[in-house]
Amino acid sequence: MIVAPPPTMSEMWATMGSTIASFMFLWAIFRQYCPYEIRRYMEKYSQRMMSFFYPYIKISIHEYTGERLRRSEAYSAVEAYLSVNSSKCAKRLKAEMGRDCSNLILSMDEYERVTDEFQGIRVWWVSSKVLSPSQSMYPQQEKRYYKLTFHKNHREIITGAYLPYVVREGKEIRVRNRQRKLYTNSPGYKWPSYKQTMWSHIVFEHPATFDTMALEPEKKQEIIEDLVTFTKSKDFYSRIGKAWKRGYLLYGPPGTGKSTMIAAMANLLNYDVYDLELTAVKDNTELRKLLIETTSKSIIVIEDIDCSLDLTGQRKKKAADKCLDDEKDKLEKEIPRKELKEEASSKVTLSGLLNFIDGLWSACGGERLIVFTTNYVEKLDPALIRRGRMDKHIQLSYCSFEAFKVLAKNYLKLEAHPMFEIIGGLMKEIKITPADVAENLMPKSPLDNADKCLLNLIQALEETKEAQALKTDKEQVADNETIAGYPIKVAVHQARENGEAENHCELELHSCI
Ligand SMILES: Nc1ncnc2c1ncn2[C@@H]1O[C@H](COP(=O)(O)OP(=O)(O)OP(=O)(O)O)[C@@H](O)[C@H]1O
Ligand SMILES: [Mg+2]
Repeated sequence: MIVAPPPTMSEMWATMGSTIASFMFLWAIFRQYCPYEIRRYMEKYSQRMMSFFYPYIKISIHEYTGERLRRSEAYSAVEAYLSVNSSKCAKRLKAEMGRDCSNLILSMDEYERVTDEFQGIRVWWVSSKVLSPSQSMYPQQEKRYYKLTFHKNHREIITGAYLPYVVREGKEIRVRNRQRKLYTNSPGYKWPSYKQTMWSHIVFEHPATFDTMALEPEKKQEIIEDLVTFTKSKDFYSRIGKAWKRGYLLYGPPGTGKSTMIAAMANLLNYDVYDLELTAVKDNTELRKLLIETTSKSIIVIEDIDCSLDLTGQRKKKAADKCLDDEKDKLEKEIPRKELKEEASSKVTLSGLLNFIDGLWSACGGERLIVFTTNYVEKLDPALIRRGRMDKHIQLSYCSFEAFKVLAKNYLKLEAHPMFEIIGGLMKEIKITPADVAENLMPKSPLDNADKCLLNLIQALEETKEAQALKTDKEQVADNETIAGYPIKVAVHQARENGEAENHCELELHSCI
């Protein structure tokens, strides 16, 4: 009897290949000619059959959900969690600059697969992406996602304990590793479906802290406590039914440390900063989109809110108030540095801004501070700064002796000096901003020592004192008063002649009468 020899390896491969090819051919014909209903029915049941024999469960976590409004927090957390694991075992990695630009953070590259173990259970993570169908105007978008695979016997443990653990750990790793960012809204921006975000950013590296801020110690402590209490009040805010956000209004003359304080706040709380340029925002809809794209643990800043848009009088303005407008124009001319910007392109309204601060959308994200700064608090619409919107009003004022001591310690490493007494005496009489004090304490040449810098400051204070004595202070006492329906302005002029102060009261009738 002739026994057929066993098939060789190459014969086996050829047989398998031709079987698969025939199966694929039949499947293609089936898909082509089989009616859609029958095909759907069969596909549905073949899926069920497969899942009956296939013992694994898959969970996908997509980068963007819904209408791509914001990046999924779960995705970011998984990404951070896997960065630790994948840096040990994945073969293709992505590298990104980490905190303080001192190290590289590695994470798994696309289509890479890593395994993880939790309570003795093995799971697999794959990073992947699909291309969304292209829309006429915009290029195709990549939709990234992570897929977790595990055995169905461990469903309870994985969904109940492992996934929450991954998210918790991932969030902590993100806070540890992340570089804080300073965002700005760039003008001329189109829509998020074209570009992924409406904000551009750089690394936030401002060195200001509350230790270096020249401020009375009690005031400083009060602000720090307020901020720290806010960060720990998540449960409190949800209990009282309020969005977890807080508004700060920083006001005071130029050079008193408003911008510096924002940097100190961000450094204290480890928050990102979103510097919102209102004049570059097209309309209220765009303002809302910008808000949605901000992340939690951040400070949204609108600097010089009185100059950003003409929001000051929108609620009160009436056609008949032309005279008051003229007066306002005159006032604005007196303030050359803070001229109102031309707002032809921005259609953001006061009500849009009010909604931005505490409308329904403002609650998304949570744990955010909104900070306004202004030099002219009295020019703002009261609705904009009422408590609830701007919860804490902080006045930053001229340099006190206590504040000077902080600057002397920072700039000259001095805690006490015989010249301090003279400076303290002068500061009681003279208004000088911390910015001016800081400038005088700055050594101007390598030979300048602490004594020279203090002498510079005393000289500057003396000069200011003389200038203030000579100057005629024009102090506006009341505005928008009327006589018989006509607007007038009451002013007191204080003149110093031969060291004697004299007060003159003056009524000004408007030119349009
Ligand atoms: N309170 C302060 N503590 C420490 N430094 C200060 C303080 N105020 C001002 N300075 C110094 O003065 C400079 C200007 O301050 P800053 O920009 O914070 O003032 P501002 O109040 O924001 O002024 P503006 O109203 O013109 O925007 C800062 O670089 C900082 O060095
Ligand atoms: Mg400023």
